[in-house]
Amino acid sequence: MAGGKMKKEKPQRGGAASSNPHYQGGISFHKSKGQHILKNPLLIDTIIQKAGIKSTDAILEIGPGTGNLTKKLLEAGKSVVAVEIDPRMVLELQRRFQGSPLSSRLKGIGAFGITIEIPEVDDLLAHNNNLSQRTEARVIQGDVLKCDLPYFDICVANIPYQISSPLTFKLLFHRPLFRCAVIMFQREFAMRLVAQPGDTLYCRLSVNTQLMARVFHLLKVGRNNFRPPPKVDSSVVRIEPRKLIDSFPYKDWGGLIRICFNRKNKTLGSIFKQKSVLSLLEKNYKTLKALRLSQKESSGDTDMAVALSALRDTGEDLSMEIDDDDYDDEDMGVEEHDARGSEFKNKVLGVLKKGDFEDKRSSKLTQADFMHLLSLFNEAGIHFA
Ligand SMILES: C[S@@+](CC[C@H](N)C(=O)[O-])C[C@H]1O[C@@H](n2cnc3c(N)ncnc32)[C@H](O)[C@@H]1O
Repeated sequence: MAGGKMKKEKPQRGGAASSNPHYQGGISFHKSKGQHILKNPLLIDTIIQKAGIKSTDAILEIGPGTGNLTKKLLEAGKSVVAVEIDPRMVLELQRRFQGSPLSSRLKGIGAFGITIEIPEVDDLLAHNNNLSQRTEARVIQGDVLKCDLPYFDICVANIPYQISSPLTFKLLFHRPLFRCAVIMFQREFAMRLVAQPGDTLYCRLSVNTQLMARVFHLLKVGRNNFRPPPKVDSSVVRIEPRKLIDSFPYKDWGGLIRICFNRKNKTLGSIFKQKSVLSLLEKNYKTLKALRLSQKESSGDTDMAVALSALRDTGEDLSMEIDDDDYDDEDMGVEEHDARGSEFKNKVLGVLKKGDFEDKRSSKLTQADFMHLLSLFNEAGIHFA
């Protein structure tokens, strides 16, 4: 979770420190790492209850911080693997759980099992490079975006907001499939994840995430539940990943959705008349045609990870999507395709016409609409990747 503005301050002692929202137990919280600690025990209980954790569950927690959520996760599940980037927090977790009534269970994997392993400083690099081999580690010190995730049934986390998008897609690509992830996000990001056609926040992130998962908004969380309070509100979301379908053209889908949401409130007719779009599609079209002619047509995406990478790059959704109301066609760089390309342009517009998509806008289209549109383009030999 991120978004709160904090001034850099030196640690204080005594009463002053205990009332300072940027410190707790001698630890200063760093904005750069999105350190906003959950301080409301009732909220933590609600998250645990809504997560539907089973006593047999292996739980993944991302960013345990000082362990407020970790403690409840340990009580609810079979085991917890936590990934924490800040060595000070890892030490704090060790201190907290070794000194607690759970201490006898800290070294074993049991109902409350947690093993905290703190690598030697000069061993850190090797540790981070070999996380998958260090299966005994239960608190992994490292960047969750860079490490191999262990097996887990459920992920429950109050994350740093700045990694929301890459983390969401890392989880969606994670295999074997897990049951669900229950994650605290910045409210706006959460609303984008669950947005439906016609909602203001409906965007590429919504469409791509919902292709790969069922997503539910669980809980609104006010900023005063955190220490220090961030500048934005939060929401807890439940993500249930779907099985990937081998035959689905994920790469093509990613390309189509990227183009459609470049200006989501413009008509598709207007978007697909853009010179840059037509040039890209024509290039793909000619390349594929040449490949077919030389009988070297690819038999499809054998590497699903490569195919899915077209969906992954949605990190800019919060900042880069353009509100069309402020733009006219000149701003969009709409230019008539030159004469050589007019035949291809007619082909593209013919596809839109066939599906009655010319006057439709991406902001109102459902997953099924996009799938229909993609199949019409593909039937015409037009591909997006
Ligand atoms: C919002 S705090 C949550 C702390 C705790 N889970 C809680 O709810 O009280 C986010 C935590 O994620 C850690 N963190 C930040 N970036 C990280 C990353 N890339 N990988 C792993 N942990 C990270 C921070 O150090 C911090 O402890």
